Amino acid sequence: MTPPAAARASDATLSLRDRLKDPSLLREQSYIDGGWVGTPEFPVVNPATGVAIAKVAQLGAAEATRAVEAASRAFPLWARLTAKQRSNILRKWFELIIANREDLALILTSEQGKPLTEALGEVDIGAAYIEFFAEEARRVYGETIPTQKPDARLLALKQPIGVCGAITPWNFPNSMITRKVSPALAAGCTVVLKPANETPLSALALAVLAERAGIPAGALNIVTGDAPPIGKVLCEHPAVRFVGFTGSTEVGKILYRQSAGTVKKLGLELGGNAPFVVFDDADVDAAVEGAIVSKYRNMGQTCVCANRLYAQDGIYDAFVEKLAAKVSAMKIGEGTEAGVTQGPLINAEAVEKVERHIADAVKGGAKIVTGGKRHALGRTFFEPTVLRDVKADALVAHEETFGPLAPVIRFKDEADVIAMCNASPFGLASYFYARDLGRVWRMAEALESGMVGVNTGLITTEVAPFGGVKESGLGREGSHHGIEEYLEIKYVMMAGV
Ligand SMILES: NC(=O)C1=CN([C@@H]2O[C@H](COP(=O)(O)OP(=O)(O)OC[C@H]3O[C@@H](n4cnc5c(N)ncnc54)[C@H](OP(=O)(O)O)[C@@H]3O)[C@@H](O)[C@H]2O)C=CC1
Ligand SMILES: O=C(O)CCCC(=O)O
Repeated sequence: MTPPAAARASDATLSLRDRLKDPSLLREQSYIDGGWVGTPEFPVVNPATGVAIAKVAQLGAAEATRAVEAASRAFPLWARLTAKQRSNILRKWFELIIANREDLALILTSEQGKPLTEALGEVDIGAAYIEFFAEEARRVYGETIPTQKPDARLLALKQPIGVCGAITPWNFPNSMITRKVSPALAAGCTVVLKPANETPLSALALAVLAERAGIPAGALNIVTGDAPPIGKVLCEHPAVRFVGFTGSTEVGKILYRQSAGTVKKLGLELGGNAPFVVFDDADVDAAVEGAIVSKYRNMGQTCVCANRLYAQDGIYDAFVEKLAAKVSAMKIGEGTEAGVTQGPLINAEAVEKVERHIADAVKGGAKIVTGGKRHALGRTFFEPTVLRDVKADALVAHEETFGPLAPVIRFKDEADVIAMCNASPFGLASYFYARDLGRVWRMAEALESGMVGVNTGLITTEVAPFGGVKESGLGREGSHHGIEEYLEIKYVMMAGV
């Protein structure tokens, strides 16, 4: 018998469940070979409240191997479907996600902390990847190649690469999954996914909807648990032909090394250190708006967040003043509360890193214009911060903060700022605000990054290629390039024609 609502509400696990329109989206077991497996034991904690909202299974190498075997069995069956059949199933998955977007956003905010409006936005773009790749499934064209011999015909076929591993981070628990899984499935590949330990519930909810959409057993498997052994299986198992990862450069390098033995293809979307440049000729108000979006979205916890801001002499003071005015007016609190734009950081280490960067900059002469300390709400809430007079050699200019800290550095001319922007082993995103057309071209071409935002602080969309250069990664996600990662080219020569 179902207990009365009051009794259920006293249980933290059930309180999230009770708030969902479809409580069956909250799953605590892993999803392998079309079955829900494992004993829920590892707590998933709401970073805003410190309360455990669910438990998930803590699986390891044995279960990851089982999942790879299931994906291997499913691969020939899934790959053999017509592109239209796969496309229709993906389309159904997209529709189910949109129909359940509010529940998915609530689950996301509850495990990750971002404001509900941002969570809704993430669910929408997460779904948009699936919609886009459902369409791309039908546009995987091969080539006919003009022959070099009269009696031969040459072709290039495109075929799915095989079983794919995917390892995803906590900062985008929904869209980083769909951005990997949907091009893989569209191409005809099958997938074993390990979501981040902090945020496994969004992944499991997506699996519920994938199952309802008709994605067959074994085509999509979700293994929650101990990252190193699961990652090792995904990198070393010979049946896995591709591993897609979003996360820290440190872990990306481990996966790269582990994959050498089986010469796997990798897609790595790693750390960044995005410069955000405002020139004297920029629209300063627009630059402030762009900086707010780029720096403070997800409390500064995106890999494309502006990390170091460079403002030219002539507009420096105006830019800092206007930015600080907006930042000091931000509403901080639990992501489900109306009007909140800044939730908690993901964990205590994240707060400590922000504090370390502030202390180092201040030691070097920087001044705190707004924020600068833990928020009165406690836990991992941190005041969104603006620093001025930051030196170009401060720690924060060289390390990704992954928190709500905007250090503003002064610069004199274009050549100086290009040199500072490119003095980094990372190269994911860059942003600049300028009106001079010649400067716009020169900057866009000179910046060493995979993506450049010109007069905008928001560049992510399913139709464009997302990815980095240098130590920010390998490969591209999204756009028609995104599906190519999951395809092999097979050259066929037909002789004696
Ligand atoms: N590019 C980006 O978008 C992201 C960048 N980062 C950067 O990384 C820093 C640290 O964040 P963190 O969460 O620790 O990032 P990690 O790189 O540690 O985690 C990302 C994913 O990798 C998994 N993982 C961790 N270790 C291994 C391993 N040895 N083998 C296989 N998988 C592994 C994690 O699992 P589990 O959760 O179970 O540990 C998670 O699923 C952040 O402060 C930020 O600077 C972080 C997240 C995203
Ligand atoms: O932080 C990431 O790894 C992805 C960013 C996605 C976005 O910009 O919405």
